Amino acid sequence: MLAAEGLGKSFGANRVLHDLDFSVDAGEVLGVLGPNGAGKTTLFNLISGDHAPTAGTMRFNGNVLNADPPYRRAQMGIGRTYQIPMPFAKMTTFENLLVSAAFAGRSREGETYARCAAVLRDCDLIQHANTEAGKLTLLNRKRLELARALAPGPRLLLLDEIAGGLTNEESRELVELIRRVRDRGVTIVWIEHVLHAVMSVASRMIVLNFGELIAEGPPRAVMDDPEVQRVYMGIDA
Ligand SMILES: Nc1ncnc2c1ncn2[C@@H]1O[C@H](COP(=O)(O)OP(=O)(O)OP(=O)(O)O)[C@@H](O)[C@H]1O
Repeated sequence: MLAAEGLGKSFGANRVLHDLDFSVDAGEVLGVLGPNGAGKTTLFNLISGDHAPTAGTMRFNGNVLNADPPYRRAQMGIGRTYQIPMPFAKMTTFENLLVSAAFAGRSREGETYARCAAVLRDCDLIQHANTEAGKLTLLNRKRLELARALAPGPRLLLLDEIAGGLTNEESRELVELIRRVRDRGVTIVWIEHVLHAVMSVASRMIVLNFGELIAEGPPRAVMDDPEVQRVYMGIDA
C-alpha cells in the first residue's frame, strides 16, 4: 500500500530522516518506535503531505506521492491523527467531523452527514455529538481525534501517540476501538510510546533512531533486539 525508497528529510543542516526504505502492506498494523527526536512524527508529516521530503520517493497504491498537499492525500485515502489534538473547541463534536469530511471533499452533503454520524457511533462518541469539543474529557478528545481522521474514509490511517496520557483502563478502551478500525479493513501505522498498547495490536514494528531504521520485524522479536533495548530502553547487553 505504501512504499518509501531512500526517503530523507533535513531542516537546514539538521538531518532528521536519512535514506529510509520501508513499506506497509494492506491490512497490517505497523508499529513505529524510537526515542524522542528520532524522526517519527517527521515521517508522518512526509506521508500526510504536511512536509515535503528532501530526498527519496514514496508510493501509495503504486502512485508516486509528489508535492500533493494534505487535502489531496486525504482524498487519496491517507488519514492521520496529531500528537496534540487541536479540535475546533467551540464547535460540537459532530461539526468537527463535518469539517474534516468536507476537507477531503469526496462525498455529497447528505452522505457526509450520514457518514459522520456512523463514525461517531463507531468511535463511541454519539452521545457527545452535540457537546462542544473543548468540553470533552481527554479520552473523548482522543476518540474525536480518531473519528476526525476516519471521517473522510481513509484506507491508510496514521496514529501519532494516540494512547499518550491515558490511564491503563482508558488505553484499553482505545485499543479496542483501534482493533475495530483494523477489522474494518483500514491499514494502520501507529507511533506509540505506550508499548503494551501498540504491541497488543501491531503485526509488525519498525524502530527509528536518529532518523535511520535500526530494526524491523514481529513485535516480540523487535523488543528482544539488543540494539533496540540499548537505544530505546537504555538497557546495555
Ligand atoms: N519543522 C521543523 N523544523 C526544524 N526541525 C524540526 C521540525 N520538525 C521536527 N524537527 C526536528 O526533527 C527532529 C525529529 O523530530 P520528530 O518530532 O520527528 O521526532 P519524534 O521521533 O516524533 O519525537 P517524539 O517521540 O518526541 O515525538 C527533532 O530534532 C526536531 O527538533
